[in-house]
Amino acid sequence: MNSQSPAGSPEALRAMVAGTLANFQHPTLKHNLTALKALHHVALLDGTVHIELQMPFAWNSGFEALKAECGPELLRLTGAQAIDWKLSYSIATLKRVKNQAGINGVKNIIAVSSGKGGVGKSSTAVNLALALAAEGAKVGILDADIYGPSIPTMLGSEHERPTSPDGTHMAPVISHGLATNSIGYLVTDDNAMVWRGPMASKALMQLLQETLWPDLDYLVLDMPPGTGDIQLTLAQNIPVTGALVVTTPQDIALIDAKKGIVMFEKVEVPVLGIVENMSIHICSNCGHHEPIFGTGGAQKLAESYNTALLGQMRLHISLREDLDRGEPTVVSRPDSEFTDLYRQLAGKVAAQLYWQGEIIPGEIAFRAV
Ligand SMILES: Nc1ncnc2c1ncn2[C@@H]1O[C@H](COP(=O)(O)OP(=O)(O)OP(=O)(O)O)[C@@H](O)[C@H]1O
Repeated sequence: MNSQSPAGSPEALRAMVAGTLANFQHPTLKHNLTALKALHHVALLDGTVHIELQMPFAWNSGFEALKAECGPELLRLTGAQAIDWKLSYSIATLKRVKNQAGINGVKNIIAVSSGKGGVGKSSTAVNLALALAAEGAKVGILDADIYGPSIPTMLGSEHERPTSPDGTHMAPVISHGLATNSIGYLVTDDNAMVWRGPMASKALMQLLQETLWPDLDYLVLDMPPGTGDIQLTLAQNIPVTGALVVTTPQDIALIDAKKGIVMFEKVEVPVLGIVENMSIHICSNCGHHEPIFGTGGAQKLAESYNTALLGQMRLHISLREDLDRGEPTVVSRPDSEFTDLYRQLAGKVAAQLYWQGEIIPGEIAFRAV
């Protein structure tokens, strides 16, 4: 500790840093960082303040914002020449619907659903999963869209197959850093189409339970579109932590999104919020912004169901092209404004899951192999 420092004792330094962190505001923080007990370690050594934060949800973007906003003030207050920032994670495992036991290796399951087909649910699920990983989490994605498994194509892994190290379980396909499994790896599209409801639900439960998921903070579940029996069965039987409803701003999609929210409420799955996809079209020639499917509907829907509008994703040709060639925008254009929006969405989803949920203390996920 530098005795010349205005920070004085280690306690005074800690109080100084904690006070500054307490004033930091961010869309992901319902309570401030000090209340969250995020300040893990503070020390002043040879003119450098070492600050380590530990967060219970994925927060890389929030951390960058914190450094930019609070760094100069902390240098001034402490009289240090530099700050050595560190962020570590102890991602919380949160209570699942009906207190169900978890899936081996998986802390939290986030269901991505839509009341209606074709609104961009899978596109959102894939980019969200990659954005959660970019935000610092270990992430997997399970393609539960039995009638149109598109995740393998979107991740560029459609020619891969899960292997089975023990003849019973499946090792997931790893693609762009995500652990993934899909009915699309196992059957041809034609076979999947003729599956009846109970068979489809059973196959999905098996896919979820018999995959050797590595340790994951979040498993994104790309649900089949709609609010029928299969969706209801899945929502009831999968130990989901929270659900997202993807919609477009069109009235017809919003009506179905409403049904999605009601379905989750019925089976007591917490709805984390709504994602509005294709909210504004951006012309690839002139950059003109146009709300071709209307505006304001998702916001109103969120308000009337007392939930959050977590993000508004643009409609742009490059998003579709990136998915078609198996290189989703979040990985192929990490510095684009689209990626920025997905990362903001991921940050809010991770935070909402945490603030809305109840921590299961010290749960150890045993791996049964
Ligand atoms: N924001 C967007 N901008 C441009 N294209 C998009 C966007 N969102 C989705 N798409 C494209 O729209 C098509 C449908 O998207 P996607 O497959 O994600 O929808 P879905 O709701 O999952 O459909 P399904 O109901 O069949 O599961 C895809 O070709 C996708 O690339």
